[in-house]
Amino acid sequence: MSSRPPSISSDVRMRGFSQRAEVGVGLNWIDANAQALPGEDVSLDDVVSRVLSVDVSAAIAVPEFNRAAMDGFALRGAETTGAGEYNPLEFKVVGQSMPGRPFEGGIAPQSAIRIMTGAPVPEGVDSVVPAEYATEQNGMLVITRAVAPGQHVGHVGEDIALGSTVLSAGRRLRPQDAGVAASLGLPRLAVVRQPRVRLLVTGNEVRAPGESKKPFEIFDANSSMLRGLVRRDGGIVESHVRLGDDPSSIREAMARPGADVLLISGGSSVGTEDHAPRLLAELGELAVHGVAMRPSSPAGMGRVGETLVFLLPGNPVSCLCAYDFFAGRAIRRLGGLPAQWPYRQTQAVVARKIVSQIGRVDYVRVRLGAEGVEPLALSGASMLSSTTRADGFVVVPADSEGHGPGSDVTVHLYEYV
Ligand SMILES: Nc1nc2c(c(=O)[nH]1)N[C@H]1C(S)=C(S)[C@@H](COP(=O)(O)OP(=O)(O)OC[C@H]3O[C@@H](n4cnc5c(N)ncnc54)[C@H](O)[C@@H]3O)O[C@H]1N2
Ligand code: MOO
Repeated sequence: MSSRPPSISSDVRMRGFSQRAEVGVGLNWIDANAQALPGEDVSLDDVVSRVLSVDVSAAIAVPEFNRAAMDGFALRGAETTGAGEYNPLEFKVVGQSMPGRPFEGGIAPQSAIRIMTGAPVPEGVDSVVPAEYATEQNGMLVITRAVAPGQHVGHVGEDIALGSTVLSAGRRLRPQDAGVAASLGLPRLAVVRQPRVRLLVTGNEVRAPGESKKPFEIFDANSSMLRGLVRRDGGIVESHVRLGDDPSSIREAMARPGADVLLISGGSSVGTEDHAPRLLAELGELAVHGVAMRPSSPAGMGRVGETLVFLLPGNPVSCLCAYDFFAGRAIRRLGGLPAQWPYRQTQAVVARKIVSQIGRVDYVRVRLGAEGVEPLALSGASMLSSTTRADGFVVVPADSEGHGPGSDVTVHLYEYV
């Protein structure tokens, strides 16, 4: 615990914000303070969606041996020249090669071996005549089609060359990436550690859904939403508590080690029970408190030791917006993911004016109708259904008064890329 007294700016209770930081100040603070976490070795069975922390190069070639690409007979392609329906050619069958059980021995001229797809093609022969053009009887093979040398044979390293870089650091691993690593014989991969995120949900009035509540209490909308957002951004919920508005419980939960990121829902503003900003200033650093944006103007951020802390306003839309602008970016960066929003974007024409105020960034929930983009009429920061009725949102920059009908805007769809 720091002995530093709270500065004037850290205790805004019942005083209000004298000034608010620009959104860019918050984003810059995050970019300076959230770097990719170190790597950890993870079983191949669990690497999909994780971010690779070092390049993977091939210590073996795939395939490691020339292998048949068809079921049939391996022979010398040059000896099949001229074979056809009206010119069947004969070979002596001297053995067979099966997957994992190669033919061992010499193969004299005019000889062939029976071979199955994936089986090693022995020394001396170089092509495979597919079974469709071959008949075997009493140890003799008759073929009715010529094959060029090398035909129907998969060659050493044609899938993955020895020593080549197969997957690069920073890649979010796909199921087929795990398969490729497995084909190189790698049981584990080094991936960026997932940020551990602690959710502290404040508010004496807040009850878990399913619990009984008194008439003036409310159900907790932010917890489930934040859990989903954290998972979307590659974080792990380290712990999650609803702890009312008692400052000593909040302080204890903030000071406990074990999390890379702390998300504190509620108590971010200037009310008498809004303790989080002051506690953050006391325990560590309150870097930003109050942002020139709407909603989420009481949002804040800072750190306690190595833990990055985000103050998310209690109003659910503000909570979502502050998470998306700030906390989500930090979690994605810590986890090695791209910083930008994972929302699909589309360009569209404004049908009804989107109003904003110069000097603040506006997060405007919109619908995409047949006529174009329309801001939602009912869209207060406490109305979370505005974000489920909306198709997406438009961000109006601080230097703009909004967008008139007919102008082109970028809509961030509430749909993940
Ligand atoms: N005098 C001022 N008052 C307020 C200001 C201001 O600048 N001056 N800012 C307003 C804005 S904007 C917001 S947003 C809120 C944010 O306040 P807090 O972060 O302190 O949040 P609370 O007071 O705890 O809660 C606000 C609101 O949200 C409800 N809530 C809280 N937690 C949850 C939850 N988990 N699930 C659903 N709803 C929740 C809570 O009951 C309140 O109704 O401050 C304004 N005031
Ligand atoms: O921004 Mo508050 O963030 O409007 O409800």
